[in-house]
Amino acid sequence: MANHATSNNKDGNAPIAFHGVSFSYAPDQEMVFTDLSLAMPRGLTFLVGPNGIGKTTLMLLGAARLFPCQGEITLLGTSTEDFLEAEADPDCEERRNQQVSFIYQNMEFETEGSLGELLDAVSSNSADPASAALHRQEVLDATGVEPLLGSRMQELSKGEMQRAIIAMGLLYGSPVLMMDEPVFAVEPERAERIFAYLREYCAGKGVTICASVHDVHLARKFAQGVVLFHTDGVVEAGDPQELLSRERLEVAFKAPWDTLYQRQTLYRDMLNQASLGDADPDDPSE
Ligand SMILES: Nc1ncnc2c1ncn2[C@@H]1O[C@H](COP(=O)(O)OP(=O)(O)OP(=O)(O)O)[C@@H](O)[C@H]1O
Repeated sequence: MANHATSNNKDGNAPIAFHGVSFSYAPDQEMVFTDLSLAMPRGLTFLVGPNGIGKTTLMLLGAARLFPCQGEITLLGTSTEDFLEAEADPDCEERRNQQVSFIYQNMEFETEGSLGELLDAVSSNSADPASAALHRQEVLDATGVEPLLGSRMQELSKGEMQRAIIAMGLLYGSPVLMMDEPVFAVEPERAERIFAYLREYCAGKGVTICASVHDVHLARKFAQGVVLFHTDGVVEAGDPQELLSRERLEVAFKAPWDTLYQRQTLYRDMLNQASLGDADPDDPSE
């Protein structure tokens, strides 16, 4: 798939910038991006686009979990090449994580400890422990995990787990945070509360959060910036009001408006099925 960014993607001070980036997962595989140049907007940015178009890959590249085959990515002004050794070198990994955290769609924890203990450990390893202590209560309130602090991670439902992981990410306190479908199993009112807080958190702390979502309603309500992926390979970054207009979304998805909403619901159900098997998709008491 050849992706070519459009001209509104330039910002010399962008928190993350892609400069002529090409990437494929293996030499014999199709390119996910070809010569992509893009400036990630500041604040809470939603990545919106069809399935399999490259949203996760873009976040993994920006978070120095993957590296370009060609071109360069700058993260807070520094090339992600500085973190090439992160997988092999724990110091390098920690330096990278203190710059950028990544919340995966499915994360597993082997610890026998409680969520409360885990959050304490995350806060004390934080890039900024004083700030983590200051924000702890509001993070617990926004994510609604306070009643779960005594639970072991294995005991949490998928929706509870997603809320717990968001709390961890916020308490760890990296200046850039990538979230891959962070609320697909979370009940809608709680998901809105979380995004309202993430928006405030970004504005208050000057943090950049990128989240891939299939829920255009959430993006329209909370996004401060948008990266819109078109079916034909164009990737454009910019203002939510412009990029999330009905007309622009219909062009990007090559689909009429009504079917976009049906697709979102189907995709959310599919993610839940894939991650839960037969388990309850979320705690109904949320
Ligand atoms: N680990 C991998 N190895 C090989 N190909 C991959 C890998 N991960 C993703 N891909 C391919 O890269 C392309 C982009 O995938 P990506 O997961 O980034 O899309 P996405 O927009 O996040 O999709 P979705 O909305 O379904 O989560 C797809 O063609 C996918 O099949």
